[in-house]
Amino acid sequence: MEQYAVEDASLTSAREAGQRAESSPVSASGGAALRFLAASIGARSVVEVGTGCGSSGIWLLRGMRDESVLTSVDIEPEYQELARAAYRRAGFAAGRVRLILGRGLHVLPRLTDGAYDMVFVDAEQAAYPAYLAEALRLLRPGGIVVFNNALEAATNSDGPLSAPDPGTAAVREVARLVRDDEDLVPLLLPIGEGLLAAIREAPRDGG
Ligand SMILES: C[S@@+](CC[C@H](N)C(=O)[O-])C[C@H]1O[C@@H](n2cnc3c(N)ncnc32)[C@H](O)[C@@H]1O
Repeated sequence: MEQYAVEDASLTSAREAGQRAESSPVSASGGAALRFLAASIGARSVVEVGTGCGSSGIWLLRGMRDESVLTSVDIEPEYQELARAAYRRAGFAAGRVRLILGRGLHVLPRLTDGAYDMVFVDAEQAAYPAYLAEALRLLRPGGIVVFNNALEAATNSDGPLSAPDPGTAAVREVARLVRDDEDLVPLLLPIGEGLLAAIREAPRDGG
């Protein structure tokens, strides 16, 4: 599957920078899925938690409309500087990305309700349920929330945890919340480390 999603030179360079910095860049297949999802809804406004060195951001921007803006949050200024360089190398004007330094759960509450088409969470797994609540507030009806690194926890959600692991427990919890919420259309994509996605449904007309 990795061979099918092709990286060009800018993506390879961003991923290699991320691997050197140990920021766990998204895989090519995971990135291609993010691009697909952003393109499928004509995304103009996307929030990302976990900028890293820019890999997922490039994939998202390639799926988003022209003139759209990616807002990306990370706690590491060095990573964000590498990401800024990666976006530039990939041909995106500086105005296409708003980089915010800080913890996602401190930054997201300051963003506008219902103003975003897509929220991608790729950081702080132990807080995934809190990020879901924030994402549902930020998304417009028809918008998509996506959590990375969900595969193992979401597919093994009933078994015992082998060790106390708040990250795995939280991913299981968010997988359950997404599946049980009648206002969400859930999907677990077994791609890369696993993408747990959900569409926030538009309210239906009565009847
Ligand atoms: C898996 S990496 C993100 C990789 C990135 N999406 C990519 O494809 O290159 C996780 C990132 O989250 C950042 N991070 C960790 N805790 C965070 C938090 N509470 N809020 C925002 N970013 C955080 C780390 O500094 C790291 O860059």
